[in-house]
Amino acid sequence: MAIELGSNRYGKAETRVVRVVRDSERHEIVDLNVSVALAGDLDDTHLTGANDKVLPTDTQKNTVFAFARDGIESAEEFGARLGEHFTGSQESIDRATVTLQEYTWTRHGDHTFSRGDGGEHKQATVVYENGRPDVTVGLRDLLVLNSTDSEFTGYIVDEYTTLAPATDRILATAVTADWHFSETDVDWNKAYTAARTALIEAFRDTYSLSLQQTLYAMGAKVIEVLPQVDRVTLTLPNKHHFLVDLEPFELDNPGLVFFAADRPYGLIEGTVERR
Ligand SMILES: O=c1[nH]c(=O)c2[nH]c(=O)[nH]c2[nH]1
Repeated sequence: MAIELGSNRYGKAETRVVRVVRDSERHEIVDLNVSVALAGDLDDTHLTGANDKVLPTDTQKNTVFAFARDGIESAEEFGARLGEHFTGSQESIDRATVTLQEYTWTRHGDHTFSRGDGGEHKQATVVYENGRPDVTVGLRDLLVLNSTDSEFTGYIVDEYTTLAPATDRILATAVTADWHFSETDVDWNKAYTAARTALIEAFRDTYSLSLQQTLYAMGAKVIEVLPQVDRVTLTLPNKHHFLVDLEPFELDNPGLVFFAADRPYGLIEGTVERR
């Protein structure tokens, strides 16, 4: 039988590392979930079981903690440093993909913080190969809602269409966005704040004729404000809010009471690119 090994990678997923900065009474915390995936000359471990080219995932996890001791300037910088280390120190490793989810804690004092579980977070992905990092940064689960300035009309009507045109609806979504950097000479923390602000401001300032149109406006604004970004990929679930029919109760409903539906939902996806 003709069978061969296809693409493969391996690594330690989801190392949870919290770094405290305690240079003064006012502490800072960086809270990361770091996943490492290594690829390279790794056929033997799959085909013969020889592990001489395998850096254990346990070692990868230890490296994450050891590198955190030096400080974490940003998720992007930390990912690049780890990627450079794994590819630079091991002959068998050509490519390291480091994915870092970063959770934000709200300050309540010099050393007191709170964080809601789950919810919005940053995600940076650093692919280190050929001696340089390729960096994509994004966010997950940024919930935004406009209570007006959204329409959806003029669509195809066929024999299965029941949707009524909406000239004033709620537009809500949970933003997944990833923006790719064409260079790495970047102030990462500043760039993240600028991109997040751009997404929210474009959502706010676009009078929406569709979520597709809003998606384009959001991606375009990130490209406008960050000269080092060459493409933005967005995934926007349309979190439908249906106007409730209150007529059975002899009540009108001029855009006041909505049913926030859970599923199914429209899913609008697209990439906006710098030409
Ligand atoms: O913004 C929207 N885009 C669609 O493609 C669509 N389809 C739908 O039923 N509602 C909406 N809303």
